[in-house]
Amino acid sequence: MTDALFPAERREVAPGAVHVPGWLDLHEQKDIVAQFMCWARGPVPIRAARLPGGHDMSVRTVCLGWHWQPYRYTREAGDVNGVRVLDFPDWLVTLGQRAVAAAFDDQTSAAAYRPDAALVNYYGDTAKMGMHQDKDEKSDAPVVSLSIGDTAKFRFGNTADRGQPYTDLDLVSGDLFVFGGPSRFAFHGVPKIYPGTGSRATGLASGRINITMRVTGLSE
Ligand SMILES: O=C(O)CCC(=O)C(=O)O
Ligand SMILES: [Fe+2]
Repeated sequence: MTDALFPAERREVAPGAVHVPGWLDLHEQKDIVAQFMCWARGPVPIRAARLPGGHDMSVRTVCLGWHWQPYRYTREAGDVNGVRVLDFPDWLVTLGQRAVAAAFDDQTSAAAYRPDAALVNYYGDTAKMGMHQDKDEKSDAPVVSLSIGDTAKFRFGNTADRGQPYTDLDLVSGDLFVFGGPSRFAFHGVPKIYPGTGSRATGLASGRINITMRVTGLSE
């Protein structure tokens, strides 16, 4: 049970990788869903990124701050419409700092955290994401992940390869997951979404939103 009297338990899944269930309240989730609807429209509309092999990802992504395409960051979305992506909003920097503070119980690293890129992913019922590392950033600052909508099966592994050891956990609407330190470059993925498990009270009728905030370490 997660409410003010019974705050969510943090769980360290691997060194530097922390799951905080129920971290976003319903009001925050609703705000993010409303923002997502705007971001998805543009100026760079949400799209499935094309992998170098020619396949499109099953997840659709819209970016803030820097545009990501496999496997680099640019300010303009050359693979979509050539337009510059939206700025990374100040409120999301603040939320990222609060997330780092909540995950690591460390106000100093939280205050120093300055995410400048967000990948905002939308998963339909059958979307998934294969095991990968987030390694296009030139910084080892933590990645902050927020989930809203349908529950996802999330697989968090090791830094050596896609295989064992890994931990499977459910990311439920409102959950926070932060990975930094020795787990910053760990392989992870989303093998499955559980359709229909999200509450419509968030404003999301179906599917799942996941936001990952990153520090690119890039300058203009
Ligand atoms: O959807 C998730 O929980 C993870 C997303 C992810 O790993 C990514 O965008 O790089
Ligand atoms: Fe990732």
